[in-house]
Amino acid sequence: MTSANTMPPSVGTPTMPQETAIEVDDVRVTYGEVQALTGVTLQIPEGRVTGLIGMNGSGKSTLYKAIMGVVPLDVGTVRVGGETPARARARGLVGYVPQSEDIDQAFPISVREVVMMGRYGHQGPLRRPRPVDHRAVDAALERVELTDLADRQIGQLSGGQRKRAFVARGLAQGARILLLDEPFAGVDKPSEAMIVGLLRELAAEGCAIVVSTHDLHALPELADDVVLLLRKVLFHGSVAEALEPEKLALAFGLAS
Ligand SMILES: Nc1ncnc2c1ncn2[C@@H]1O[C@H](COP(=O)(O)OP(=O)(O)OP(=O)(O)O)[C@@H](O)[C@H]1O
Repeated sequence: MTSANTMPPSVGTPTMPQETAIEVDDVRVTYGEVQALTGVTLQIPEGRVTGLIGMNGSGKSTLYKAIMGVVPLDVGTVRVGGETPARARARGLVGYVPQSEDIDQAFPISVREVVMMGRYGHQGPLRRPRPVDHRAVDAALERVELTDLADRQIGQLSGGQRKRAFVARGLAQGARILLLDEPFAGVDKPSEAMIVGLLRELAAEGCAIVVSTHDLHALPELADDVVLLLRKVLFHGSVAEALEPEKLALAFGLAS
């Protein structure tokens, strides 16, 4: 078992030292009898895309919930941008792009309204959008190339377009840390390429991007680093090393 916390720079990424965006220290989370995470210690840097890989039930969603501060920790601490998760969320530092199954597609809300949700933290209690909020929403829609579909109901988009809408919500929010849960599941190839390109751009602008995915083929183009998770961190390091058969066998429970 290897744990490499030294992260080699990959081609095209800056080599200057990066700040830690997310710091997870010795975290354990249990649901009744189920130990979802145990002894998880991890530093996620700014300016890089980190792939989060693990089999079903390995704790990926739970790790996101711990980073968002929406699941109680048995032990351990999480810091997000140097803040507690709750404070980081309140400040809009962290944006979450949910799995498709977690999105109620029948909910009557337009693409523009989904993206405007990212501005709630910037608005007063009446949530009345100001010109600055509309500008942020327009810019985010343009960046994910959904301007033409802004008034469509979210349920009337393709899987890939829906993902892009939620990425735009994070952009409108001004999040510097983005957590994406299976962004390529049920997504057409052009949308996947667009999302990969956008995430690479955001990382180059200094954002910390974490992407959970089953799509190992996407990793070389997408990620700078990979975390292999199976209730604990099995490996954190380069994409090439993470894709070595013996490492994947450990992560997917195939090792004897
Ligand atoms: N609310 C809950 N109550 C009880 N057990 C839970 C709960 N949420 C998750 N679990 C269990 O915790 C473990 C980790 O689940 P988690 O959803 O974090 O995994 P995951 O890696 O995101 O899985 P997937 O890839 O299937 O989404 C699993 O055994 C799961 O069954």
